[in-house]
Amino acid sequence: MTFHRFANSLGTRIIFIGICLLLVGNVLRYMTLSSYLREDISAVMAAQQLTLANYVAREVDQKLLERQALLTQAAASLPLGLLERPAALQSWLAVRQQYQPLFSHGLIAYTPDGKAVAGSAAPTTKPLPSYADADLFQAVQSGALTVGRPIRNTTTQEAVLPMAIPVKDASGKVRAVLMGVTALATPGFLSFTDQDRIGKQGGFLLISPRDKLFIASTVPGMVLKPTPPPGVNALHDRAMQGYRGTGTTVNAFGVEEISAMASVPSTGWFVVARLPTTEALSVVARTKRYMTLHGSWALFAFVAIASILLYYALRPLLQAAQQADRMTRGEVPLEPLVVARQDEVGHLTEAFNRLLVKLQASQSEMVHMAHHDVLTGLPNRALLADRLAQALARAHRRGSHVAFLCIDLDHFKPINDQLGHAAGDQALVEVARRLNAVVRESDTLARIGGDEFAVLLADLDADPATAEQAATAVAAKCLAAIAPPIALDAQTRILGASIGIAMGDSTVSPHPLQLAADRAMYRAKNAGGQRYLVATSL
Ligand SMILES: Nc1nc2c(ncn2[C@@H]2O[C@H](COP(=O)(O)OP(=O)(O)OP(=O)(O)O)[C@@H](O)[C@H]2O)c(=O)[nH]1
Repeated sequence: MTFHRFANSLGTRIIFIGICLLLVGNVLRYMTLSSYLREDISAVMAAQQLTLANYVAREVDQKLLERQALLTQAAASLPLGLLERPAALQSWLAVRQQYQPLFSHGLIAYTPDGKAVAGSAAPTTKPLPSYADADLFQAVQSGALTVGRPIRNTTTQEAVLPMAIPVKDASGKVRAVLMGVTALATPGFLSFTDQDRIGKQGGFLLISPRDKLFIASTVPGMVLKPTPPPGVNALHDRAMQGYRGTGTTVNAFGVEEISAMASVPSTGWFVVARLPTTEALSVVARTKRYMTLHGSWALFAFVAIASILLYYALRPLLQAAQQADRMTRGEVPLEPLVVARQDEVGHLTEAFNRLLVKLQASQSEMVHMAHHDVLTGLPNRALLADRLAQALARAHRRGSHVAFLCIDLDHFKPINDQLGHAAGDQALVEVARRLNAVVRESDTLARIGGDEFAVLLADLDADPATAEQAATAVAAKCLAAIAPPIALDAQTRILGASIGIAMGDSTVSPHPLQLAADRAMYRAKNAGGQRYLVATSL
């Protein structure tokens, strides 16, 4: 099969249309499903992030609240007299710290103006580390427990969180400030480790909007780093202004993340749970890869199955087309095609077969018309010539004789002229019928002109005299057959005939034989008609 035929084949087109439909379907399904999946899974992951953020925020709040409670309780029970006795105060503080060691850097008592008096962890002889910060002391002066800004211990560089509460006397005057300091990295306090990661690259942030500080992070380098200035990250800016919920943003490293923000009520801080979108939506990517692979296999399977099915479905059509091709090239005879199945191809093949029958019928009709006279149905001049050639060939082989009788009607023209052509035709048909009754089946009676007939007598005796006798006998019969009146509608007419007989043997050719018979016929006509004459020479 050439490429051109392959490209134009019905099977190729059907498969091509199928591939296009499958591809369009797959692409649409891929796009729709991807979009829905991305939307849905983003929502699910955002909700999950928010749950995590809320959980962690509650935990952070819990830890802060228990320290605040401890500090409040210590301030309330601190004997004011101890403020004048640092050693005793230190012991008192140490006992509290010993029983409830929530403040890893200890409890420290300050004068209202920020001068350290005694601390639970440090001996009174050594200078106490100062966590006093003007803002914190100013806030405490107003009389409330205040969580300070996380700072670094000047000696150890550890990140610590101070919280302070005023110690008041009965009149409500602030007599001292009691401060509890906890290292952020204290196990179980405000630090996130690798184990707190969300997935592989996600994690948590603890942010103080008041201090514009990252207090804790799963990325260690971010602890106590300032938050980005406004305008850098829109979602971060919203969170700093109080937005709590979920959103998608691009972080400082250019990575798109799904983030969720939850408040720590006791401090105004908030927790951020974040997860890179690529990781959160990895199931979408996996589904897309699966759909692509699945779609490719489906396409491959379709082409394979469709090719096989189409081959079997169209095979009868192909075979019928090939058979018809061979018929038109004349390689095989015209014969009906095999009807394999009663489907569309079967219907087409049956219609083709019916067409073939009609073609054969009209072909044989044309062949008949080419060899017969339309009016009388007798063989015409062409068929007579063919039969004459065959008869002479047989005469040549067998040594037999042939007789050619040329019969021309006498006085036929007046019938036409007086009674019309239809009557003439009627007379000619009647003459043909009568002559036909006279000659044998093996002989040939032909109409070779208007009112001219011929009789070919083949396979006559080898003896010339016997053969001629047979020919003259037939001629006499013909005259006798034509002679009776012919009824033509209203009238009857009598016709005669002039017959010229030419005898041939193995040596004679068709043309001279016919000419001789013709000449003999004219001689008979000139002699008055209604007779036969035998040609003497060829
Ligand atoms: N009706 C009819 N007439 C035909 C047909 N073919 C030829 N003729 C007519 O037959 C006549 C033949 O002419 P002729 O042979 O001279 O007529 P004829 O009267 O027989 O003359 P002779 O042969 O001399 O006796 C002409 O008038 C033709 O027109 C035909 O098929 N039908």
